[in-house]
Amino acid sequence: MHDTITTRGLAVLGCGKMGSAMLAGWLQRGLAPSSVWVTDPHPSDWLLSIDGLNLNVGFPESPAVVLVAVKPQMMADALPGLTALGGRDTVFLSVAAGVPIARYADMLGENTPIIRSMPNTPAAVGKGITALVGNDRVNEEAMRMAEDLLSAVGQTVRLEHESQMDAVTGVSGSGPAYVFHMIEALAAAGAAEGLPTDLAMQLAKATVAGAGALAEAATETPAQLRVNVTSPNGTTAAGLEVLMDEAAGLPPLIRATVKAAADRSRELGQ
Ligand SMILES: NC(=O)C1=CN([C@@H]2O[C@H](COP(=O)(O)OP(=O)(O)OC[C@H]3O[C@@H](n4cnc5c(N)ncnc54)[C@H](OP(=O)(O)O)[C@@H]3O)[C@@H](O)[C@H]2O)C=CC1
Ligand SMILES: O=C(O)[C@@H]1CCC=N1
Repeated sequence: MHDTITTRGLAVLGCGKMGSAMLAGWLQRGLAPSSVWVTDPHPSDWLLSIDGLNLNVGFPESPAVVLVAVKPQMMADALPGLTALGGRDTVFLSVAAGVPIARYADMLGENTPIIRSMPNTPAAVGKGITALVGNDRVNEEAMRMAEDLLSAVGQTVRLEHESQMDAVTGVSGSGPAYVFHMIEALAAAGAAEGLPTDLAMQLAKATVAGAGALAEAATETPAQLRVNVTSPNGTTAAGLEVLMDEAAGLPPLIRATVKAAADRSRELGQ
């Protein structure tokens, strides 16, 4: 973990599902709870159980980073309390879907270093991916500090343009939910074919986890890995004929799914 974060502290505004997923990852990677200040109106039992965490006692005078992890709709209520930290070298790191950097700058002052990012909940097990983009007040050192922090809970990618963030949100921010639903659907289909529910769920989870791990580790493309499973005239070919149907299969469905999520991100930014 970056030294500046340990010495100056990490402030977390809003610690629900996403904030907790990231915090869980950081604590697992050795960040001391005493370096973290969390403000949340209804802390979970998990937060309350963390020894040494600075919970609902305000923020330090000059934290290295303020992680903003409240819902976009709560931003106008939550942020004004932090204006005293704006315009200095404290980096505001937002994970909120849709909320543009300009909106933070309006509330915190134009001189505030602001990074807009989009993580995902696999951060809780160190397998997240976070895309990030900063305003011109974020110097290379500040960007590296944020990347250092975020890379403790998974991969990081820098975006060239803030406008790419809506599509990123539709793919990797919301993406884990699509994959969890795939697990649910695969398990339900297995049960419909006669398997006990628990066994079907075990098979579905292990298959998605194993395929994901293989896709990441292999030198072959996902398309080639798919071909490797597909014996001529075999069972996979029969299944894929349904799944890959160009009119009613997965490609148009996923295209519409990602578009709906990205459109919602754009809407939240209005
Ligand atoms: N969940 C996900 O997978 C991802 C979420 N995000 C983004 O993360 C942000 C949080 O989402 P998520 O964690 O799912 O939502 P949650 O509702 O789980 O978390 C938000 C937390 O903020 C708290 N809160 C509300 N008002 C304030 C306030 N004024 N000051 C401090 N804390 C406050 C809420 O408390 P209470 O519940 O009591 O109101 C809640 O605990 C959103 O902006 C979302 O776009 C980004 C990527 C992925
Ligand atoms: O559903 C949402 O709005 C948030 C952003 C990405 C994932 N969850």
